[in-house]
Amino acid sequence: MKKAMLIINPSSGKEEALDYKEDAVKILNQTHEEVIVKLTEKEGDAIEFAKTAADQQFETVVAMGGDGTINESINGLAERKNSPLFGFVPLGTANDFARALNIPKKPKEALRVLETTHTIPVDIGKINNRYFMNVLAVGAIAESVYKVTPEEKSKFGPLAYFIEGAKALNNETPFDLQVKHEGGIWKGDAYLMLVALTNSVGGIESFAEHAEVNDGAFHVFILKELSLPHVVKIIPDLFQGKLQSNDQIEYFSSSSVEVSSGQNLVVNIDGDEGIHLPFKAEVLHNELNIFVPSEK
Ligand SMILES: Nc1ncnc2c1ncn2[C@@H]1O[C@H](COP(=O)(O)OP(=O)(O)OP(=O)(O)O)[C@@H](O)[C@H]1O
Repeated sequence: MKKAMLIINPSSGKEEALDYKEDAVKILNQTHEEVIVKLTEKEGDAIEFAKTAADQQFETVVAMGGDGTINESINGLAERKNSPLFGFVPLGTANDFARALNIPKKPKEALRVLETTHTIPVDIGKINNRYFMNVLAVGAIAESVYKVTPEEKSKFGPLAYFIEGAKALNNETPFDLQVKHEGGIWKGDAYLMLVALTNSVGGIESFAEHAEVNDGAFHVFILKELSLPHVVKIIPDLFQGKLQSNDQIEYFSSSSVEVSSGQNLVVNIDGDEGIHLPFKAEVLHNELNIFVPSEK
């Protein structure tokens, strides 16, 4: 018997997630005999729900929520035997993973993707014993995302992150960084390091324009310079998908990285506060099968 689990974070997406529950159940009932609905109440719930679904050999897990809920669901599904298929309805602010997979931003349209039963294998990142689907970030600009309030997110959308990031640029000093990757070791002073799995970072799809969701690679960007004329040049490059060739950016791709610094730094994992450096991260190639629109 095919079973599906629907994990909903009722607090996500301006608290309207539950409005889509009935439609989601109806759609999943077309292809599954049983649909179980689980509502999250706090951090960690979605991980446990997804783990249970994997243990009980559910065919499908669908998450409705922001990137936090999707990240947790993935943490419950990655590296499990016969992981269920994974689908999601993005209800957050940046929704980078949805952008990368071409999943519509409108919840009703995103739900229709689940009708098609069309899935593709997608890479997942592993950092120590945690999993991520979007990005690792190190530096004060990355830390500024914790300061964005839910009110700012509702008012400004992804721009809220830009505003806090720009504030963090003031008085920013570089940190020493060492990154071991497939092509060698990069050592130097940096203001920001991003390890992206997909093309979309901070709501900007042109960030790592050439990145594919299953190319088996991390796309590493290190910001080496931060004076005003340099920043001014970076912005158009960012929006034109040319960041990797900007002089102030060190770019390389690698299926694993080992990152350390002489300073006490914390890595941001998919927008949430993560672990202290040093860390190792690797790509789990084609780790999960995810529902996407048929044309992608
Ligand atoms: N019922 C709940 N009430 C409040 N917080 C919850 C509840 N269930 C889960 N959470 C927590 O809310 C966090 C953020 O949720 P999520 O990312 O899904 O939505 P969001 O904040 O609207 O999205 P975004 O961060 O993209 O704006 C989750 O990681 C989880 O820790």
